[in-house]
Formats: sequence, structure tokens, C-alpha cells
Amino acid sequence: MPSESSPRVLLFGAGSVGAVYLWLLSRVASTTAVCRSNYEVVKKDGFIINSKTFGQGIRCKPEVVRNCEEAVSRSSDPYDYIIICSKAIPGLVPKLIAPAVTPGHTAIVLIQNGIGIEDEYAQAYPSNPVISTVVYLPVTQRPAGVIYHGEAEKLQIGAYPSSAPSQHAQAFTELIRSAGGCAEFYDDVQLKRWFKLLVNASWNPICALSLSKDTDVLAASGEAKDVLLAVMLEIRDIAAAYGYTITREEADLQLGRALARIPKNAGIEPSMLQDVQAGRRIEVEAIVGNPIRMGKEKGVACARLEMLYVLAKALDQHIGSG
Ligand SMILES: NC(=O)C1=CN([C@@H]2O[C@H](COP(=O)(O)OP(=O)(O)OC[C@H]3O[C@@H](n4cnc5c(N)ncnc54)[C@H](OP(=O)(O)O)[C@@H]3O)[C@@H](O)[C@H]2O)C=CC1
Ligand SMILES: CC(C)(CO)C(=O)C(=O)O
Repeated sequence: MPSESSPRVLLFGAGSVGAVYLWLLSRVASTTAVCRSNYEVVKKDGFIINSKTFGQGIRCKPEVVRNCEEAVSRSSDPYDYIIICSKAIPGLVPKLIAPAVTPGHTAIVLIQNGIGIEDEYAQAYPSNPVISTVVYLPVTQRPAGVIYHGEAEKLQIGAYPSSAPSQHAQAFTELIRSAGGCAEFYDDVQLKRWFKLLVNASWNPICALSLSKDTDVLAASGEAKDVLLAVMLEIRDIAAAYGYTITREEADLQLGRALARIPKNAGIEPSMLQDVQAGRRIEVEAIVGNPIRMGKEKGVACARLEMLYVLAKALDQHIGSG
């Protein structure tokens, strides 16, 4: 149970990933959640988490606020951590969290997919630690407040930039472990980001554009498997240009995970597909645009990723204009 001296944690982005970490952290920290569309439901009944990992029907009734201004109005004590679990859409969140970020104190933790997403926080808050994390957590929220979580839960954690002092990232790793979560600390977590991007830059836009689960994409045509692998290898090549080595075998392994699920009919709906289905903007820049721009800077060919970017960007604009 958290005590007076427990860390104070504010969650920004209380969606499916955020709800699971909010519940875990509520065991060891004083937690508050900024909720938007699910505010009324979560304030009244809290979250219900049905998890293949942690158990069914878990109830989590957090302190709920509408925004960061309201969060700080409740106490003059600073937040030790602000955890960002909104979608990684650039340009918005650093300003919105400003009231809750105490200069030189609050650690900003990003639990989000993508590459090149940390810099806007480091620029906006140069005296605050930025903690970058890669998350493996297949999870959905349907309807509001009800979370379904599958079989994996892992956070890979490091300081941003990797040359920054690491004590805050190490302390956050310990905090997640003490809450019962799986957390790994890395001196340079960017390699892990690139490795996860193999999956996200390929599967997320392809499933979102085809409105299909990953296994359905693979089963639909003989060409799909090779195309998916080719997209992953473009990400591998861009990562290599930045000094991060991912082997061909590792790319095969990532693709193999989806192939192995075909006979079990256990397809995954990546978060970008869920976003399109719910009419939400998609993380096209964090997941596809940023790696392409980084690839171009180093002269790496990425024609398949460019095609996905053009299509996913147009889809995102279409959703945004609706
Ligand atoms: N879902 C998954 O299986 C996985 C997701 N990820 C990554 O984790 C991150 C979080 O994803 P996920 O949990 O699925 O996302 P969700 O869309 O489920 O949750 C995002 C939450 O952020 C809230 N939010 C966004 N903008 C604001 C704002 N201005 N003020 C207040 N709240 C806001 C949304 O509120 P509202 O409902 O009002 O829009 C929503 O509750 C993403 O980077 C994703 O790629 C990584 C691994 C797996
Ligand atoms: C890999 C996957 C599908 C689940 O962890 C994911 O990262 C996402 O849905 O964006």
C-alpha cells in the first residue's frame, strides 16, 4: 500500500496502456489520472481490467482529474513522475503538462511507441529528467473504462538522451518492479525502440490501412509475408545507419510471431488499427514519418516505408477532417 512518503505519480493519457500502469503503480505510489473521454465513467466506477496476465475483473478506482491544472490544484506537493501514455502525436502534450512539471524535479516518463519522440520534452523541460520506455502490452479499452489485456507485459527503460544521468530511469525501473510489473533498464534504450519499431512501422500502418488483424493480412495473399519482411528490413537498415544493429534473424523472429498465430486464429489488432476503427488520429509521424526522415538524412533507401507513409498520412488527414 502507498504511504505518505510514496512517490507522487500523475498519468497523462488514461487509455488502455495508461490504465494498466496506473493500476500497477497504485500499489506503490500515490496516483492521479488525467482523463478525457472516459472521465465520467472512470470517476464513477474506476477501471475494470480483464487481464490474461494479472487476472480478471481487477478494479482500479484512481483519483481522477480533467487536466493538469486541476491535478496541481489538489496539493502543493510536486509530482515525482508524470507518465505520458497518450498517443505520440507531436506538438501538443509538452504544453499541456506544464502545470504539473516542477522544474528540476518531475521526471517525464514516455510510455509510447515510435522513434524520435522524446526531443520535444527534452527541449521544453531542459532541467527535468526524461525517461524513455518501450512497452510490450497488447491492450484495448472497449467500452470506456473496461480494459482487456493479453499475455505480455514488459517495459524497457532508459534515460533520454542515453548520455544523461540514469538514476531516475533506474529508480523508475525499480518502482515498476516493486509494483509487480516487468521492467528492464538499459544504458541505451534506443536500440530497443528500433527493435520494437520493426513491428510497429510495418504492422501498424498495414493493419490500419487494410482494416485487418495481422494474421488476416498474412493469410490474404501470398505476397504479404515478403512485403512485411521487406518493410522490417528497411527499419533495420535505418537503425544500422544510426549505429543500432538488428540482425536479419531478429527481423525473421518478429515476423515469425505473427506467422505462428495464424493456425491459432489469434490475430492482433495493433493500436493504429484500433485508432482508425474508433475515428482517432494515428501516430503516423512517430511510427512512420520520423524513421523515413532519419533514413533520408543518411541516404538509406526506404521506398516501402515511404509508400506506407503517404497512404497513412492521407488517412490521418481524412480522420482529422471528419
Ligand atoms: N494499445 C496497445 O496495445 C499498445 C499501445 N502502445 C503505445 O502506447 C501508447 C498509448 O497507447 P494506448 O493506450 O493504446 O492509447 P489510447 O488511445 O487507448 O489512450 C490514449 C489516452 O490518451 C488520452 N488523451 C489524448 N490526448 C489527451 C489530452 N489532450 N488530454 C487528456 N487526455 C488525452 C486519450 O483520451 P481520449 O479517449 O479522450 O482520446 C486516451 O484516453 C501509444 O504510443 C501506443 O502506440 C504500445 C504497445 C501496445
Ligand atoms: C506490438 C503491438 C501490436 C502490441 O504490443 C503494439 O505495439 C501496438 O499495438 O501498437
